[in-house]
Amino acid sequence: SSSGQWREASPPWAQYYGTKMRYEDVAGSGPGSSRALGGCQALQLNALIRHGTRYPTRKNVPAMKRVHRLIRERADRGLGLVRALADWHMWYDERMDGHLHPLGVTDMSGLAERLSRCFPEIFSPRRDWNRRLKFVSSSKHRCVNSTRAFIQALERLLEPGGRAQPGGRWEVDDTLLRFFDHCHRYIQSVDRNQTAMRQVQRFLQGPEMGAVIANMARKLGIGPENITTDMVQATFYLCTFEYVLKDVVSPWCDVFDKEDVEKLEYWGDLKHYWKRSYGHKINGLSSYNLFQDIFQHLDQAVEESERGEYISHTAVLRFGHAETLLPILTLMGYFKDKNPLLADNFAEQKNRKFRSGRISPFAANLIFVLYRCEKAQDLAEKYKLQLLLNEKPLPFLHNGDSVAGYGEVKSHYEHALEVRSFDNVCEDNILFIFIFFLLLLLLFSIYCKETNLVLQ
Ligand SMILES: O=P(O)(O)O[C@H]1[C@H](OP(=O)(O)O)[C@@H](OP(=O)(O)O)[C@H](O)[C@@H](O)[C@H]1OP(=O)(O)O
Repeated sequence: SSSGQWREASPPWAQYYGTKMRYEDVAGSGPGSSRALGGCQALQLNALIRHGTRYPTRKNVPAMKRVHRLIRERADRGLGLVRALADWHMWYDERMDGHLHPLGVTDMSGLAERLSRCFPEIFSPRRDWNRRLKFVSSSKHRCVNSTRAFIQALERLLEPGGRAQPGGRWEVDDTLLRFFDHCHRYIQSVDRNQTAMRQVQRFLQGPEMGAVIANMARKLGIGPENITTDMVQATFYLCTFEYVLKDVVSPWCDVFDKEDVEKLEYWGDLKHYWKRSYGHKINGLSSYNLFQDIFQHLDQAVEESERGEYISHTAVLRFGHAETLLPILTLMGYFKDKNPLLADNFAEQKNRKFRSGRISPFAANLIFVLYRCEKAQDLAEKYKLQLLLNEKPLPFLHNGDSVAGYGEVKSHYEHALEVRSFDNVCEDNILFIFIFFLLLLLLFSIYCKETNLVLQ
């Protein structure tokens, strides 16, 4: 609802809106971060948070306007649905450009409130919370504004008198939170490689999308040859955003039946699978820098705790995108299906693990909670890690529990934590070879100079 309170019922298609799903439709009514460990003290909250609810991106609005114009041109057909859509007021504008919506501010405030209530030791003593909490954001306005909203919520919660340094402090770091823009090998082999998304393109030309277009054409009284997949996507985004931003089940949703929206959800999952997840190995590997940053901060807290020192950062809160979160979960091995998502196996993938909307709705969050347990018998048991996804326990893959010994988790992810194994992950081989030969030439010239050799 517009107050951002947890919604009771949601419209029939709400579970198919993919990464444009509202947080509460995934996290359930009133998620409450669940602590796992009584008798242990939370030392650090180490989080990766997707920005809150946003407007459509600049890329989506023109197609929305095109499909609305096409329908208005046929409004005289008098068909009930066509008339309702023609009379609907187009209020979306390119200038919205994916900016954070006021509901996204509510998403961030709610998350800040629930986390500070569930982990009071992390956010107190209140006197210096804004020094002990580290905030890092992607440079995108929706992430910066999500960071601001989260900090302002903490100011209201922790400094009711408004005594904290207004606005808090945060840093922008795109090499961490938009690593895909800085990983040369990813850019070359996926982002700029048309063939990398060929399964998506095949799906759009396949029987499932053909059936969606035929049904849409029948309902709108438009020849299927006049309906492009961009228009189908735009119509589905209109249905989605009218619900997500205005809590309205608009006539745009009547264009589709359940079978249609299941296929449209699969289309979105195919895109994320091949662009951000298991489709290409580099998708997960490209997030290694961020994964190592998470564990460097956890290591620092353990070392400071062992030395009896003050924990420098009791919380590290990073604000990124769905395309920041999905690769990290891929690198960790989560939501991997037995068979890849392909253009021609929609039917067998109906119960797939990889449903991007249930993993990364707006305001999605992956949180590593580090605990110190005094009663532990040995060091291996003294520090424990709990994993939360969207405030619900996410079992570790190596033991099936949502809590594990810190050292045990590190050794399970040793392959992803050893810096050396990731050197040049993102550098292109060509670049590497070029640098190698430059160095060789330099060494050879030094050798020649040292031995007074004159190159003939
Ligand atoms: O299809 P759109 O333009 O909405 O795709 C967006 C991404 O939105 P998503 O598909 O993840 O819902 C957007 O991710 P977000 O987490 O920032 O919302 C991404 O930043 C934007 O570039 C578009 O992704 P694409 O891969 O360029 O389609």
